[in-house]
Amino acid sequence: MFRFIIKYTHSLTIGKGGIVKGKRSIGRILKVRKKIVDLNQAINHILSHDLTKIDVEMGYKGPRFKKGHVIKEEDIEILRSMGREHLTILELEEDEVHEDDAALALGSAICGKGLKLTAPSEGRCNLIADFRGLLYFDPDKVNMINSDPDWVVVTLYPYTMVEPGDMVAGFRILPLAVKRAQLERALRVGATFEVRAYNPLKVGLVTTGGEIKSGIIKDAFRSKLERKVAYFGGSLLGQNIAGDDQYEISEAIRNFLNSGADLIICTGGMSVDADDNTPRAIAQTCDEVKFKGIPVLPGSMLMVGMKGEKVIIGAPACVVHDEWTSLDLVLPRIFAGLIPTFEEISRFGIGGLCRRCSTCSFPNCSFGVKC
Ligand SMILES: Nc1nc2c(c(=O)[nH]1)N[C@H]1C(S)=C(S)[C@@H](COP(=O)(O)OP(=O)(O)OC[C@H]3O[C@@H](n4cnc5c(N)ncnc54)[C@H](O)[C@@H]3O)O[C@H]1N2
Ligand code: MOO
Repeated sequence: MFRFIIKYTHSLTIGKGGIVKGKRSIGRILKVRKKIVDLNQAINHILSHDLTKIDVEMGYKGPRFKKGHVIKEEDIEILRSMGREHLTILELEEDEVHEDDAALALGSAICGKGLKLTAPSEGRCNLIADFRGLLYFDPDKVNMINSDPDWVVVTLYPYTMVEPGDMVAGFRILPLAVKRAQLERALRVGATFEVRAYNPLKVGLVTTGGEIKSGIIKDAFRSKLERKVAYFGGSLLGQNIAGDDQYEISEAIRNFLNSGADLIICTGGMSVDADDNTPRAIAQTCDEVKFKGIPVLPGSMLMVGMKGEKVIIGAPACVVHDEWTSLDLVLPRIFAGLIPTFEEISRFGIGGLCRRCSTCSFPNCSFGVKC
């Protein structure tokens, strides 16, 4: 028995190889071959549709076997108890791959470090995070895979902070079978998803500001940064309360570099006042300023510099006032060893505006989502 199904019927003409060409979208013609077989000969064949079971006593109604299920020996008795003597099965050609096998092949190819692949069901597999970390993949490669209308790869944004057990991607093969050559094309794209674990960085805190040093204002940064650093598995080496003097600040940074800090966070003195000397002190101490100023609000005065492999951050005072700022968009990357470049952060503006919702749900909101 042959049946033709046309997907995405905006199509106008049917081209070579069963490809439907049209103005708006391209679909593939699926040639679904169905055959009725005796139950005794059904093993290893593929069900063409869901088989419903109704159990009045148990009050159950639902699919007992799903479309696409490959009949196994142990299924035969169950099918007989459901009153089945014949089954409508699907026939695959040599060059075709069943949806579940195709999902598994695609899943195995894209599942990298820090992720688990779920078993296929109804042509769908998921990638699940194994540990806390940063989701990492190349979006262009995912778009390339999705340019074939026969499957969908659907993901969280790159650089999403994930927890163990979080689903980070789901993908589904849309027809019951795809061509082997077509699947191999997708596998060759070489897309890999990973969760990058956070490194347990040792952090030195340089608190600037004459008013903090003299005690007029009580420091509020330490407890906040301690909490943020602990989330990534980092630890605070210590705090140095420097004044406003550029040389005193760079001396404090150098002392932390010499005592083994991987990351130094300087706070305050980042804007335009006469005694805002922190950026100069950082620039004087580091080898390379990655950026000074970032298109994110709040936190536009953030600065990142490098001394060898070590990172020096200048955090503006708004970080002590607002719970979530530019610092929270760059810290995950720094802890994951993915130091943001100027080119990357210059694209943070779109999505870099905090909405200041009355009930905050960061990071599950638009703030920093595409950053
Ligand atoms: N004319 C302009 N004014 C401001 C600009 C600008 O571009 N042009 N930028 C604004 C931005 S953005 C920020 S953020 C703020 C603050 O920047 P600073 O990092 O220079 O902050 P400070 O002047 O050092 O301090 C401001 C405020 O916060 C208190 N503070 C500082 N450190 C601590 C601490 N450890 N614990 C508690 N409180 C602290 C400090 O006492 C001040 O009250 O500048 C805008 N202005
Ligand atoms: O733009 Mo500032 O560094 O308030 O947030």
